[in-house]
Amino acid sequence: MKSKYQVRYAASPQDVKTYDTTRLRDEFLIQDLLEPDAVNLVYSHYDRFIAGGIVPVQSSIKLDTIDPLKADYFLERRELGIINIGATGTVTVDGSSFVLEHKEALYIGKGNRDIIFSSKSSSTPAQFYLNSTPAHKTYPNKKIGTNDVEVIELGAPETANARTLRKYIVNSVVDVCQLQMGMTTLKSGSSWNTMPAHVHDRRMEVYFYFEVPEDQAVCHFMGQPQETRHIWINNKQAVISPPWSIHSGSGTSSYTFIWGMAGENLDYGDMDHCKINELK
Ligand SMILES: O=C(O)C(=O)C[C@H](O)C(=O)CO
Ligand SMILES: [Zn+2]
Repeated sequence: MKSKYQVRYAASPQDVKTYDTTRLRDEFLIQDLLEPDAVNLVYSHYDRFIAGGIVPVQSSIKLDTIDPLKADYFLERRELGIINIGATGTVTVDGSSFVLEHKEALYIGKGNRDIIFSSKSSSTPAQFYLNSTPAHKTYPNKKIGTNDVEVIELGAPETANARTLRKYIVNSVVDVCQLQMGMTTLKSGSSWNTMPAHVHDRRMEVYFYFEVPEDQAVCHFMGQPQETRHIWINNKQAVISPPWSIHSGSGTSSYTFIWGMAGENLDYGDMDHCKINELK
């Protein structure tokens, strides 16, 4: 199946200061990733990170290369992380099948050629969210079940930021070149993710928001800590965070998001925290 893709270029923070709402959304917001029987990809020039979605309904779907890669196959020089946010599905990697239940993940190393996605049931399809980054080495493919993840409890109800962070694809769980992925769920009554906010100039990041109830939304904050902007985000939409930008959001209800990162290091804790009362 032919993938639909968009290319997003990198921007200087000096330029982004001048963007109006439409330009900000055009550059950083990713809409319509999960579409039945389609492959949708966004190729960002920040660390050449790809975010994508695949929802196989009528038939299985093969992940083909796209022109910006100038590669014979998608993972010729890349690694791939997948988290299934739908019902049971299977990812077949060069003939080996991995069944992914809801919120299970798969890491696929560089060099695998045939990546095929399918759903167990077309009435309740799998919904595969993907992140891919350039890779210099082949590491083994590995499924990450919900018991394999590292879990951290963060925040508190009094500061409206109580949440559970699950690390799926980090180097203490799976060998990777540069990709990191995880999932954070807000506790009922809390609204703020990633507060206190942080930046990590060594890595870019993409947040994919889901489990946002109908008629609710998340107000996502980006920009340099002293020059922030906001983007309103609906269910199953993603947002690109440049390395110089905070990435923090407040929902009108609780919600979940998948974070994915790439760049200079694999050190999850390498963050420069911002003082809440100094944000502007
Ligand atoms: O809620 C949070 O805090 C997060 O999920 C933070 C992300 O994991 C992140 O931004 C990692 O750099
Ligand atoms: Zn971050």
